[in-house]
Amino acid sequence: MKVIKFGGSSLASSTQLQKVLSIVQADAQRKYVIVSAPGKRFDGDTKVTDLLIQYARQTIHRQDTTAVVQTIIDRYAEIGHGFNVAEAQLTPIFNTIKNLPNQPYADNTYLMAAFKAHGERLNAQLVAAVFAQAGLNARYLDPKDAGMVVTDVPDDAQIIDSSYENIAKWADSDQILVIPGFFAYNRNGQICTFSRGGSDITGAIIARGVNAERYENFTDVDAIYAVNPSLVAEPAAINEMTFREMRELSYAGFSVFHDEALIPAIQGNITVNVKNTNHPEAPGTLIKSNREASSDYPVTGIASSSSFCSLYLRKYLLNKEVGFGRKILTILEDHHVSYEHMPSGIDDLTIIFDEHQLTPELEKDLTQEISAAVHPDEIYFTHDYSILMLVGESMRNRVGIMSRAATALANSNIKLIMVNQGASEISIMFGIHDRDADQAVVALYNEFFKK
Ligand SMILES: Nc1ncnc2c1ncn2[C@@H]1O[C@H](COP(=O)(O)OP(=O)(O)O)[C@@H](O)[C@H]1O
Ligand SMILES: N[C@@H](CC(=O)OP(=O)(O)O)C(=O)O
Repeated sequence: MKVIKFGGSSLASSTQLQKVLSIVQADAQRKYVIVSAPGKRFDGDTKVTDLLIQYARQTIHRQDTTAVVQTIIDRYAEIGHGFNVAEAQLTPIFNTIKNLPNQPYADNTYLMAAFKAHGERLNAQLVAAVFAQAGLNARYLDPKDAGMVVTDVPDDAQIIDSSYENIAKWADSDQILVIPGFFAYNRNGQICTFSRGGSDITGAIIARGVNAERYENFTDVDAIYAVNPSLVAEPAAINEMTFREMRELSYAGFSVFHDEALIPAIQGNITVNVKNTNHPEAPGTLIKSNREASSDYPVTGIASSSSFCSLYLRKYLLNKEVGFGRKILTILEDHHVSYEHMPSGIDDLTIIFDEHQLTPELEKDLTQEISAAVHPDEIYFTHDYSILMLVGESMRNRVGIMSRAATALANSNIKLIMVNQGASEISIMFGIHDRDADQAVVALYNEFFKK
C-alpha cells in the first residue's frame, strides 16, 4: 500500500482538491493520505499557515483579529462550498477557528504551535468529509489516535521512536485514513509542530510506521530538478536519486522535500516518489537507497541556502591550544545552540549556524562569553553567509570536479569564503556571500549541465 502526501499547493482551492480526489480514486493502494494546510493559490497569495501565525501573534498582543479570522474561514469555506459540503459539517470548522484563542495553552510557544497546527487539522477534517461525500470509505485520523508522540519542542519537534509501534497498528487499514501533516503531540498531550514544511515529515513517519511500499509526495512540479527552477529556465529533471543525495540537497535549499523527512524513509527503506498533482501522469522523481550508477552528468544537483550565519574566530597558535574547541562548544551547549559545520585552519576557526537559532542578544552573549573563555585576537558574527552545495553519488569516482567547480565560480567572480568536502565524497560545500548565491548556482549549472 502507499502513503500519499499532498502539499499546500495541491490543496489551495476546491479546483486543486478535485485533482487530489481523482488521484486518490485512481489507485486503490493509496490508503494513507497526509494533507497540508491550504497553500498559495497564486503568486503573492498567503498560505493558511502564515495567516494562522498572524492570528496567533495578534492574539498574543491582544490586537483585533476579526479580519484575519474571516480570511482563514473564507479559505475553508471556498473549498467546502466547492464540494457542496453541508453547513452542519463546515460550522464546527469555522467555530474551531474562532475559538482558538479561548483554549488553555501552557505559554505562547504552545499557543503558536496549536494555532499553526489547525491549518492541517481542519483541512484534513474537511478533506475527509469531501472524500466520504464522493463515495470513498474515508475518515479523519488525528496524530494522537495514530500514536504519533514527539519531543517537547513546540515549533521543531522530532518523532519519538516508540511511535512507530503505535502507527504499525494502523497497517492494513481497510479505510482511507486522512491524516493532518505537520504536527503531533508531546508526552503531555500538547500540540507541537515540526519545522516549516513539516507535512513531508509526517508522510515519511506514517510510511515507515505502516511499512508502505511507496511514499508518494504530490506537489506542483513535474520532477525535482538539478537546480531550483526559479533560477534556471527548464533545468534538467532528476529521474532517480539516492536518499543521501536528496538529504544533502534539501538541507542546502531544495525546498521541494523536507530534509528531515528523509530520515524515516531511510530507516524504513521506503522509496519516495515526488509527483505533480497537476500532471499526475508524469513519472516524477524517485528517491531510493540506490540508483543506477550511470548518469549523463557527474553531478546530480546544485543547491544554495542563505539561512546560515557564521562566527569567525582568529587566534595565533590556535592549533596548539588544548581545550580551545571544548571551551567554545561548552558555551554553545549552555545556550542550547547547535552548530552546523566547523571548518578550521591553523590560526582560525569558523562556526556555521542555522541563523534561525540566533538573536542579536544571544550573539552578544556568545561573543562576550567566548571572548572571556578563549581570548581570541578577532571574533565576529556575519549574516552575509550562504552555503552552496554540489551533490552527486557519481562525484566519488571522478577526478577534477572540485577544480571545474572552483574555476567556474572564479570565472563568475564569486569569492569563496569556505570549502568543505564531506567524508562521503558525494558533496562539496562552499561558503559564499548571500549576494553571490543565485549567480553561483547558475555558474555551476552551466558548467556541469550545459552540453
Ligand atoms: N530543485 C528543485 N526542484 C523542484 N522544485 C524546487 C526545487 N528547489 C525548489 N523548488 C521549489 O519547491 C516548490 C515545491 O515545494 P513546496 O512549495 O513546499 O510545495 P508544496 O506546497 O507541494 O508542499 C516548487 O514549486 C519549486 O518552486
Ligand atoms: N503548512 C505547513 C506545513 C507544510 O508542510 O506545508 P507545505 O506542504 O505547503 O510545504 C507550512 O506551511 O510550513
